[in-house]
Parts: sequence; structure tokens; C-alpha cells
Amino acid sequence: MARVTVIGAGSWGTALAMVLADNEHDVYLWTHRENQAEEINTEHKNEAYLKGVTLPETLNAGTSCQDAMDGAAYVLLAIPTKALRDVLSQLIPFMKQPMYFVHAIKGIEPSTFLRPSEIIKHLVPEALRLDVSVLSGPSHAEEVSLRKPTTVAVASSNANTSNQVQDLFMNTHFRVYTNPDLIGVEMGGALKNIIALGAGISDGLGYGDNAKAALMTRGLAEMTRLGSEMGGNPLTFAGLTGIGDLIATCTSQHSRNWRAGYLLGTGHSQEETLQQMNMVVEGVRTTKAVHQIAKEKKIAMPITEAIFDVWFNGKMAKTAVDELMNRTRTSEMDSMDELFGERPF
Ligand SMILES: NC(=O)C1=CN([C@@H]2O[C@H](COP(=O)(O)OP(=O)(O)OC[C@H]3O[C@@H](n4cnc5c(N)ncnc54)[C@H](O)[C@@H]3O)[C@@H](O)[C@H]2O)C=CC1
Ligand SMILES: O=C(CO)COP(=O)(O)O
Repeated sequence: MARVTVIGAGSWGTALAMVLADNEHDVYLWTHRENQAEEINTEHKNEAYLKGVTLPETLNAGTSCQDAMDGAAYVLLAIPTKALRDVLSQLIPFMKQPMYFVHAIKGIEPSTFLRPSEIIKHLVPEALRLDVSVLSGPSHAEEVSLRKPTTVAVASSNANTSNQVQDLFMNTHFRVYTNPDLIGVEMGGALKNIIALGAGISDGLGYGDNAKAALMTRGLAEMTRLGSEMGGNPLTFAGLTGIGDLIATCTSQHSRNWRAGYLLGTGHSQEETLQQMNMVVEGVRTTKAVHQIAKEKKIAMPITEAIFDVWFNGKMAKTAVDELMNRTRTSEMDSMDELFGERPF
């Protein structure tokens, strides 16, 4: 059994810590809030994030960076992209031995366009990290914490690392696939949040299943187009961490990205929407980053552009949809050729 430190006791860090504790690993759940650590250790609950869920008694939480890093073989990062630099900077002085870094973060940093694995590699000295991998896929914390069947993928450029991380997490209700495409898996997890904001806006406007299916399908084309331009394998976007997570996020009321979009679509302002969300909505900052990347790389991402205009430029959501519907007519197969190369028929 391994000593694993989970960084971040929000909904996802707590749910993943439960999986690891169920697998009988020695788990330390690090949080920056003393009262939350106390609640987890004494009441075996984390009510603000996973309401009504009883945590394993073996799950040990705390706020000490030293305890978190001492003897850890694996560090699992489950915090918002925005907090990653700050939290790593706090932890690095306490890292004494080389460790495996696994992250479960779905975002891109707007100021640098870096993926979380790149931020980790930039900040953690090479001598302290054995490898960096990502765990991603259709996995709402609310369901994982109830031990409902869930499948995810772990990606690393090193197959041995992926196999080890697969072993660490895999159990009867949490199935882990390996994937060699670190870039594609990270990009899929970040990009699907933009489309989920759009799906929420569409539902908020009262549009139906047709509109949402169109958004998801054409959204997947945008995800694949940008993700492969950034170095991902286009086929990864047809897997769990691409279309799989897109389906889970766009169709679930657990999704914070969907919900934020829904509030916007029902007429709430950006400020009102964010005030009502007490958990991270990664898609907002990712929309900003991706809008800029697409502009610089001259990649067509009309849905992302529309969501950017609604969120950041105050465009009416209905106007944005009207404009998308009235774009120049085009051929679906031309866009398939562009994504996947020459068609096999
Ligand atoms: N909730 C879910 O179902 C899933 C979430 N994710 C991803 O996991 C990441 C974390 O998301 P959630 O756990 O859902 O967020 P959350 O909003 O539930 O929790 C975030 C946690 O990070 C902590 N935090 C925030 N800023 C901090 C800072 N500067 N220093 C220390 N701690 C800080 C908060 O106190 C909180 O405990 C995101 O990138 C999200 O996209 C991925 C898969 C599923
Ligand atoms: O990534 C997730 C499910 O796979 C969670 O999505 P939200 O951040 O929108 O809740």
C-alpha cells in the first residue's frame, strides 16, 4: 500500500481520497482550512462539498505542509487551476524525496496557456519528481463519493507511470484506463467545460435537446481541432476524456459549468451567477485562455467565441445562438477531413 497525499479537500479531492482510502492506501488529505480538517477527522464528513456523505474513518486530513509531504510516494493535486502555482509554492520547501505527481485538474492557465502538468513541471524541481500524470474522464465527485460506477483514464508519457497510477486507483466501482496521450487528455478535460457552459446557456434559454446535441457535436469538433493543434491525438477526443466527459458535463445537473451557463441563460448577470456558485467553475477562465489561443493560432472555434462574447462582452445569449445558426453554410464532411485526415470511404 502506498502513502498518498491528496492536495485539496473540495468535492473532487475528497471523492478521490475516498477511492484511495477504500483501496487501503495511507491517505493524507491536505486542506488550507483547519475547521474542514477537523470536520473530516472527527465527524468523517465534508458537508460543504459532499453533503450527506460519510467518509472512511481511515481518511486523515490536516493543514500541515510538512505532514503532507513527509514520506509521500504520490501527490494527487485536486485544486482549481487558479490555485495550482500558489499551493505548489507552499509545498515545495517541504518536499524531501522524489515523488509521483498526479493531477486531476481541468483547466488551462489564461496568462501562460500552460496545462496543469506543464505548470507542475515548471515549478517542481526535476530531482523531486519521478513523473507527472493526469487523471481525467466523466466523473462527478457526487457520484464517485456514493461509489456509483465510474470510468476514467490516466495519461502519462511513460507507460510504467500510467500502469502504477491505474493500480493505485482501480477498484470495483472506479475503473481506470491508461492512455499515452497526456496532452490530449488534459486538453479534453479543460475544453469540455467551455461547451458545458454553452449547454447550460442553451438549456437556460429554453432550447431543447436538438440544440444541445448540436452544441455537443460541433463543440467536440472544436475541442478536437484545438486539442490536436496543441499536440494531442485527435482520437483521444473520441474517448472517455473527450466525448465521454463532454456528455457527463453537458447533461448533468451536478456540473458546475453547466449550472453557471444555465444561470446566465436564464438572465442572471455574470456577477450574480458567480456569486451563486460556491465551487470552482473552471470553464470561465478556460474560455478566456482558449479564445486567445484560437485567435493567435487562427483556429476556427465559433462556439467558444460565442460563449466568450456572452460571458465577457455582455452579448445577449439569444443573439449569439442566432449568429451561430446563421453562419456561412458548410459541409460536415469537410470538417471531418480536417480533423481526422482523408475519410476511409
Ligand atoms: N468536482 C468534480 O466532480 C470534478 C472536479 N474536477 C476538477 O478538479 C479541480 C478541483 O475541483 P473541485 O474539487 O470540484 O473544486 P471545489 O471548488 O469543490 O474545491 C476546490 C478546493 O480547492 C481549495 N482551494 C482553492 N484555492 C486554494 C488555495 N489558493 N490554496 C489552497 N486551497 C485552495 C478550496 O478550499 C477547495 O477545498 C478542478 O480543476 C475541477 O475541474 C475534475 C473532475 C471532477
Ligand atoms: O469534470 C467534471 C465531471 O467529469 C465536473 O464538471 P464540473 O466542474 O462542471 O462540475
